[in-house]
Amino acid sequence: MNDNDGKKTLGVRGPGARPGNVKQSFSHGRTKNVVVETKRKRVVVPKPAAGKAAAGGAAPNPALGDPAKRPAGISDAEMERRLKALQAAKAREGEEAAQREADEKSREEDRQRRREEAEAKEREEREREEALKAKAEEEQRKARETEEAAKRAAAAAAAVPEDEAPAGRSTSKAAAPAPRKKEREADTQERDARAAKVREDNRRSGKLTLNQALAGGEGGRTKSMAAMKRKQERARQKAMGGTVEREKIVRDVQLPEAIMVSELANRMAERVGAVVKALMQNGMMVTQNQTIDADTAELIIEEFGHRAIRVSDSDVEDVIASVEDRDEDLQPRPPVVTIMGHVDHGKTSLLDAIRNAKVVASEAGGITQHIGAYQVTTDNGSVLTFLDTPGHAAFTSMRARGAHVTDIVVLVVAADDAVMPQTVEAINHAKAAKVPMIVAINKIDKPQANPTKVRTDLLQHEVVVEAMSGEVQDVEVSALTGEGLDELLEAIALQAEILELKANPNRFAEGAVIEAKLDVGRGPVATVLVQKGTLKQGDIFVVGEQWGKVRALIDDKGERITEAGPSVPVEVLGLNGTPEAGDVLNVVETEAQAREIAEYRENASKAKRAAVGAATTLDQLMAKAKADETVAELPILVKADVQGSAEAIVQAMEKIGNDEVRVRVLHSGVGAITETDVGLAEASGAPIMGFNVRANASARNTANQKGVEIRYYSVIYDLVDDVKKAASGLLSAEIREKFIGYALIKEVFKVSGVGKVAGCLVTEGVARRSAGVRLLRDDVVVHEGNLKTLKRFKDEVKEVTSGQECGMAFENYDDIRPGDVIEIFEREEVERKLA
Ligand SMILES: Nc1nc2c(ncn2[C@@H]2O[C@H](COP(=O)(O)OP(=O)(O)OP(=O)(O)O)[C@@H](O)[C@H]2O)c(=O)[nH]1
Repeated sequence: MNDNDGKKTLGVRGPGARPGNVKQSFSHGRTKNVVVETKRKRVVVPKPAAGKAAAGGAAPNPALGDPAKRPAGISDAEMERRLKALQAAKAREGEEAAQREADEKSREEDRQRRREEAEAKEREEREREEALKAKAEEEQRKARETEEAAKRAAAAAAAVPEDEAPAGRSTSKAAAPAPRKKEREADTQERDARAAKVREDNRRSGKLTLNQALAGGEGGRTKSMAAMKRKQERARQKAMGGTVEREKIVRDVQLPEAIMVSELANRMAERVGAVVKALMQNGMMVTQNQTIDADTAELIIEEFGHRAIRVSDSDVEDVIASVEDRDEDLQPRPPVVTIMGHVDHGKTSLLDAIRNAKVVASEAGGITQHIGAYQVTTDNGSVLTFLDTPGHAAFTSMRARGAHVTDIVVLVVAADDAVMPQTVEAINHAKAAKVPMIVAINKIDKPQANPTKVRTDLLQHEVVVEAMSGEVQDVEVSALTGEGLDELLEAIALQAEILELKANPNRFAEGAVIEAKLDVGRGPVATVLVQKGTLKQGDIFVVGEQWGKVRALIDDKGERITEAGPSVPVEVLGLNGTPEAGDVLNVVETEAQAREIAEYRENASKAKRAAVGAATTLDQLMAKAKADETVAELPILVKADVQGSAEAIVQAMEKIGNDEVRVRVLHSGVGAITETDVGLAEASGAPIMGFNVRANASARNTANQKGVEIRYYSVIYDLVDDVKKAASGLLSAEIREKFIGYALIKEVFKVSGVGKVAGCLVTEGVARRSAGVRLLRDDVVVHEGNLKTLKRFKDEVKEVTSGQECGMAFENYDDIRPGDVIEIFEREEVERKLA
């Protein structure tokens, strides 16, 4: 009983402590607790006692009623407890009732919702079926029409003469099965759809099943007019190519390497929002204006049920027909000949000799225009095309750019010389390009000419000439006297015959740029060697990153022509920019195509340049040069030990930079840097580059005073590299030499075990054992290295200061003489600054 009391107390205390609707703890944590609360109030509130008890708590309670009416022996407290228990029980009862009611209500709601859902679904289903039916009907109608047409055709055919009739009949037979098959398919489709729907309806509700089944069975005849109208409307829309709801159209989506989200949506014909959402679900937070890569895009395309078709930007190039010509379209074409050989063996002379012998003579006035290539006709009538740009650079750069222009290489070897490094190079180039060679042994007019030596020399390089029972033709010529020229030309013609060179002249032209320049009067001009097809005036073409329309064609004789066939070199006017030698020219159909391809190529090469290194792009370099005009031209003075070095340096300097940034060599010379040099450098704000030379004492002093920088180098590459960096504004801190002292050799001793030792006087700065040293003789560097010893009197020391005498010996170097100067330097990291 006590326990019970305790429990009751607990139970009572709960409701007692509950002010109004806090009683939610009774609601089993259901979401319907709001409803519960409302119900509870409705139940509990009308009981004034409960409300009061709840509000009153332990205070003396008038609601306990008249004590006189109580059963005997029950105290106030007991009475109160009982009342509370009663209240609690009632409240609980109410609560439970409310809960039941709420549960019931929510169940009812659920049922209602499900019913609605089912109805909606059924509606959908109905609509879909109607659409399907409309489609099937449409197809049936079409099939009927076709069949009727076929019948009519058959009837018509029956009326025609006997020999034509079978064809007509066979047409009707052939035409009939197709529509019937279609009809059958439509029927099957319809039946399947209906069966599926009936099954579905059965599963859901019996009441609707019959209606639905009937509706389906009667082809919707029992439906309202509105439904019929809707159906018709949809069918019409579909017939007109409009999309019928929920009929998924699977699209082939062209997918480039990168695509903007909005464009992707557009190509799939999906809403942009849906695409963005799909991307987000895939963890890509992007907006419609952002670009995504092809892989991601493909994922999305698949998700939407479409097909991705990858295309690449370079596909724009596809319009350039790469069709192989058929054999019957090919016609013989002249060979294209390149002359190669060692410096001064007579390449230019030979080219000139051939041209003069064959072209100039035939021309009035004899003015030959140089367009980078020319054609000659041999006495036998063979036409040969010579590339007028001798040398390996042209040949290799063409090859590097993918232009296989040369058919035959003429290797020029001077008979008074021998096979030289560049001869070997030329042999290797020809072999690498798999181009046959003809050896022209030149300068045979010279008394010291020895053609046999040339032939034997060539053997070493696996070139076996005919005279040595080999395969390679060899001709003795003299560019000077013209001897052997005809034989050479015939040899070329023969080689060409063996090669059976052919091309199709009747197609869009393709050619290679041999030379290109910006002509003041005529604009960009390119000499093109036509390789396939025929280039005509008015043709639209793309060449490298440029495009254009042929405004004029000029041949090697300077005459205007209207078209140029295979192996004909022509000057082409009408370009929008200057292409590069080796660029391939392709004629295309439209200007838009030409422009598109040129743009694509330009962007591609830009991207390539940018990828190489942001800091080294030409554009940035130019921007820098523009921002700081002093960089635009970097003046320098060059002094070197020998003329050859000076020339090499000047040549290298001229190659640095471009139109905006340029190195200007104010003066170059041989010998020590003098006061005059420093004066000139100061006036122009230029640094002095000493290559294996030093400034004499007075020059050094003046330079120090005037702040002219003198830099010393012993490797041309380093010098060029530094100037390059200066020109590019890329100077940065680097390890640099610092001169710490000079010593003059007064005497030279021979010490056994050590070798030659120089007795020196430190004239400037300090001499340090650990430092690097250079031996200068008449201000020219004769040795650079390290010290073996540094002695002051008999002791080995670390350092000797200016004005003191000391003994020095070089590591691995003995050629020291009195009067030589020893330069002592250390390497340190310094901020570089030129000029
Ligand atoms: N005696 C004689 N001298 C020739 C002959 N061919 C060329 N020479 C001379 O040889 C020198 C070099 O001739 P080039 O034609 O300039 O030689 P190259 O191979 O074109 O030289 P680079 O263009 O410097 O590579 C010139 O002085 C010519 O006059 C020849 O057949 N006989």
